[in-house]
Amino acid sequence: MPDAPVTPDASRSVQLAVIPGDGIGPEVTAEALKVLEATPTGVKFEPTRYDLGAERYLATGEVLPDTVLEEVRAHDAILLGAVGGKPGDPNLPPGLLERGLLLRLRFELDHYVNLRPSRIFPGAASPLADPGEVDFVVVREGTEGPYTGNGGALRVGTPAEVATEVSVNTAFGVERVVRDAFARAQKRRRKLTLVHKTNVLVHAGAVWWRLVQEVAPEFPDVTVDYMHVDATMIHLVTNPSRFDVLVTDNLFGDIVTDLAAAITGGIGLAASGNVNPDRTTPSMFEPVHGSAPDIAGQGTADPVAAILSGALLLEHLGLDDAAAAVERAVVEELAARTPGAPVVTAEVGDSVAARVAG
Ligand SMILES: NC(=O)c1ccc[n+]([C@@H]2O[C@H](COP(=O)([O-])OP(=O)(O)OC[C@H]3O[C@@H](n4cnc5c(N)ncnc54)[C@H](O)[C@@H]3O)[C@@H](O)[C@H]2O)c1
Ligand SMILES: CC(C)[C@H](C(=O)O)[C@@H](O)C(=O)O
Ligand SMILES: [Mg+2]
Repeated sequence: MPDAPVTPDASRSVQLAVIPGDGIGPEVTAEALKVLEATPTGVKFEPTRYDLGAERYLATGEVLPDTVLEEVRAHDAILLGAVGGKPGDPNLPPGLLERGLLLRLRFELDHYVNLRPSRIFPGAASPLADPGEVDFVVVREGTEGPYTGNGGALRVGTPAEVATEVSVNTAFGVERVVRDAFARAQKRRRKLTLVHKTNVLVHAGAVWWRLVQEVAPEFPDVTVDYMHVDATMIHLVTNPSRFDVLVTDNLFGDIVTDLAAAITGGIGLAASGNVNPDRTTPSMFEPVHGSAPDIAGQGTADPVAAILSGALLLEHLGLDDAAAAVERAVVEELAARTPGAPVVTAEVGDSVAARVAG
């Protein structure tokens, strides 16, 4: 179900765990924090910075110590930049930070709704000639699918090598995310599209298909649609305005949302929330993009994705007016951009912070 309502308590401070991470992560997180701190919210943000990521691993061998996980768990919310090195970096075993840090946080904190909204903001440059009104949300399952690490390799390095990566789809896990997606659709344009590959992945597909049919009667005003994931790639490019809420598994959701970002103005604008709608743990907000080693250190990363992730964080905390104010400030900022002009990370943060502060 969508997040349980919360009432902001003006006398309370919000304990924020901040994990800037690697590459452009610290650059964009600094701007997101700047904007959060400038936004009139009625609550006080108390950030605690955690130096997790490649640097810490290379210096200490630590990825996410249990004690740090427990400290992070004690916060109200988490703001994350990005983790991971340059693909192929010999000093970082593949997946070490992605699995051991990012996915461990998502799994341990039961972030079963990976929420990824996509909108073409006025002024944002879509590569599509005539995209129409685009405003949809991908509800990506966040704790299962092929991401669980269920698999292995036999006879590694030989011509007879066999590697498996098994997709895990439990009725419990699928039903809860499907119900959440229906409830979000009900509050929006009341259209839900299940995205899968039921024509080939017949076992996983069957459980997703069945549970969507089973949950649908609870939301009689929501129209249900189904689309194979490959065809979804076509429709996202040719007619993205047809979508309202898409619900899909962990891996399809990862891929769909990078394309969604590309068609709505670029990966530098795409925000996400790893949400525990039951509020038993802190939810974690981060841009969809990664650590972008190709542009790290140049001060040219677009911080808008991180800033909008901050807006999702505010909304999750029940600070809806503040979230809307950040979004408005970003819309103004994007409208004022000169198409093709280079982005200066800190200038964007300063400008959005100034707009939001009024
Ligand atoms: N949430 C995360 O922490 C996360 C997400 C994706 C990838 N990663 C990791 O990041 C590393 C790099 O991955 P990748 O190159 O596949 O994906 P990426 O998202 O880091 O970069 C893809 C492309 O988008 C550009 N880009 C990304 N963010 C941008 C921004 N804010 N402004 C302007 N351009 C931006 C990059 O320069 C690059 O050309 C890998 O180690 C990967 O595992 C982490
Ligand atoms: C880095 C990786 C584990 C992550 C994912 O696949 O979920 C990233 O691509 C994302 O989209 O957040
Ligand atoms: Mg991704």
